[in-house]
Amino acid sequence: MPSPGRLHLITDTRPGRDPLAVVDAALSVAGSELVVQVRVTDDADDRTAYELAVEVARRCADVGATCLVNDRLHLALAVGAAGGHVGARDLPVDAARRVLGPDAVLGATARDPETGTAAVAAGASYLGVGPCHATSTKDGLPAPIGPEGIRRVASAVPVPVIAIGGITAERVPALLAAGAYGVAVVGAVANATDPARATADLLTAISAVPPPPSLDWGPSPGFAPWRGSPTSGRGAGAAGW
Ligand SMILES: Cc1ncc(COP(=O)(O)OP(=O)(O)O)c(N)n1
Ligand SMILES: Cc1nc(C(=O)O)sc1CCOP(=O)(O)O
Ligand SMILES: [Mg+2]
Repeated sequence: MPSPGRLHLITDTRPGRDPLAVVDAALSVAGSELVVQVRVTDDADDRTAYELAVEVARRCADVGATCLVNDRLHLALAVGAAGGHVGARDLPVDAARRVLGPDAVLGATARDPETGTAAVAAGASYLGVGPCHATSTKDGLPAPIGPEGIRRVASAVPVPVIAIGGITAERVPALLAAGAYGVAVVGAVANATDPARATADLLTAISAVPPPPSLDWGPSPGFAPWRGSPTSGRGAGAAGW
C-alpha cells in the first residue's frame, strides 16, 4: 500500500479568498504528495460546496493527489473523492464509515487519546489532532495542545496522526518528533505571498523526518460493521493509500 499523504491542505473559508488558486499553487509543487481537504463554511449551501469539491477533485485527479471532503460526506461520494473528515459535531465515525464504505479514507478529529482510540475503533483511518498552536483561520477552538498533545494521542493509536492548527514549516519538526505523521494547514499556504514556495517549505520540513514505520492506514482490523450491509460495495472512491 502506498504511503499516505503527509501534507494536507485545507481550503480557506475566509471571505474574499480564492481557495482554488491556493490549491493550484500547492498542487503545482506537491503533486501526488498532497492531500486536499475541501472545507466550506457551515452556512454554505450544498450547491456551492459541491461546485468547489468538483473543481478540487478534478485538479487532484489530474496530478494523482488525494481529495477529501470535510463534513459533507454525500459530496465526497458525489465527486468521487477518496474520503472525508468528521469531527465532534458531524456524523459519528461509525456512521461516517458506513456512508463512505470500507475502502475510503476517513479522518476524525481527536483532541485527546480517549477520543482518538474510540475513533479508530469506530473506523477512522487517520486522526486530525489539534489545535497544536493558535490559529487565525478558525474560531471557537480549545486551548492549543502543542507537541505534547500530539505525543499523547499519537502514542495511543495505530493510525497516522495529522497535526493541525497554527502549523508552519518552522513548527513541523517538533510536531513530527512528537509522533505526528503529517500536518494539515490552511494559513501556512493560503496566507503566504508565494503559496507554491510555502508548500515546498512544508514538504522539505516534513520529508526531513521519516514517518513512523508501522502505521495502519485503514479501519481497525476486525472493524467491519458495513460488511454484508446494503451499502456494501458502495462508497467513496478507492483510496489507493
Ligand atoms: C485534518 C483535520 N483535522 C481536524 C479538522 C477539524 O474537523 P472538525 O473538528 O469537524 O471541525 P471543522 O473542520 O468541520 O470545522 C479537520 N477539518 N481536518
Ligand atoms: C479547520 C481547523 N480545525 C482545527 C482544529 O483544531 O480542529 S484548526 C483548523 C484551522 C487550521 O488552519 P491554520 O493552519 O490556518 O491554523
Ligand atoms: Mg467537521
